[in-house]
Amino acid sequence: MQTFVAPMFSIDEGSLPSEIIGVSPLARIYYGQTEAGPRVIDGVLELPVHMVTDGTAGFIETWHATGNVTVVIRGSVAVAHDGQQLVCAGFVPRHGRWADAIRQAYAQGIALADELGYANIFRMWNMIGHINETNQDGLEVYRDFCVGRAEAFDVRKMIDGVPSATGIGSRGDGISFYFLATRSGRITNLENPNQVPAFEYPDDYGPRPPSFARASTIDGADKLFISGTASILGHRTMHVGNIEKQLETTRDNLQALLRASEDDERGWQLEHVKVYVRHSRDLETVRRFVEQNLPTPTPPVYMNVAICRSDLLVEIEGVARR
Ligand SMILES: C=C(O[C@@H]1C=C(C(=O)O)C=C[C@H]1O)C(=O)O
Repeated sequence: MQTFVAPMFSIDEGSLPSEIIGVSPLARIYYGQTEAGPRVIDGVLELPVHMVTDGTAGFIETWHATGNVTVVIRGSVAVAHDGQQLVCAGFVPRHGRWADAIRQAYAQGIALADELGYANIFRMWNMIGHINETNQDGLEVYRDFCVGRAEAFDVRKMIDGVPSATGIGSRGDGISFYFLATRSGRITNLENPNQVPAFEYPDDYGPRPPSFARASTIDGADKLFISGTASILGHRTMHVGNIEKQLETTRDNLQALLRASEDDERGWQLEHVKVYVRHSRDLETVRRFVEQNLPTPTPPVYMNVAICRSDLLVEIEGVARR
C-alpha cells in the first residue's frame, strides 16, 4: 500500500510533511477495499473506507499530531485530538432512508468536537455508497444524505459557515465520513466567483443544498484546503459526456480558487491532489491531464468511483501551500 501523507495542519506555522516524520499520528484513513466503523489500533484512530477496486493500489492518509493524542468514542463516531487539532470519524451502515441517521451521526460528532473545545470545523470528507441510486422513497442517495447533513449543520451555519468538503461515491454500501477541526485557528472560507456557492444551489438539485464551502484556510497554517471540484459553472454541469472538456473546466475552477484566495503577493501552490474518476476507461486520459496541468510535489492519488451528480465524470480536490 502506498502511503499518502496528508499535510499536518498547525496553527503555529505551515510545516512540510518531511519536517514532521516521527511524530505519532492523530488518525489514519485507510483508502482500501473495506469499510467499517472507526476503530482504535495501538492508540491511533483509524477509519477504513472502501474507495479502491481490485487492481488499484490503495493508500493510507495520515494526519499527524502536534502533541499527546486522546481518543474518545461515542456512539457511531470517534474523535482523536491533541490539544490543537481534532479528527472525527464516523460510519453509518446502509439505510433505506439516510437523512435521520446522517443527521444523528454528524450531530454527535459536532457535539463531541464542540464539547472538547474544537469548534472550528474546516474540512470534511463523505464517502457515499450507491450515491447516484435512489433510496426507498425514490430520492437519490446523495440528496438524501445532503438533507441529514444540512440539518446537522443548521445551527452552526448561523455561527461560522459550513466547512469545505468532499462528497463522493464509494465502493461500499454505507456512508463513511471524517472531519477536521482546530481549537483556536480562525477559519476563512472561500467561494469560487465562477460557481454558485453550493449551499445556495437551487432546489432542482435536491430538497436541501449541499452544505459546504469551496475552500478553507486556517489562520497561521499557510494551507488552503480545496473542496472536491468538478465541471460546474454557475450551478450547472458543463460538458456532459466529454471528459477532456470536464477536465479543463475542473482545472479552471481549481485555478480560480487558488486566485480567489490571494490576499498577499505570495501565491498558492498545489501540494497534494486526490482525483476521482467515474469510468475506468477515462483513467489514463485523466492521469495525463493531471500530470500536465496540475503538477504537485507528491504523486496524485486516483480513485475509480461515482460522483455526486450522475453527469459528472471527474472531480479533483487539493491542498495548497505558499
Ligand atoms: C462537485 C461538487 O460537490 C461535491 C460534493 C460535496 C459535498 O456534498 O460535500 C463537496 C464537494 C464535491 O465533492 C459540486 O457541487 O461542485
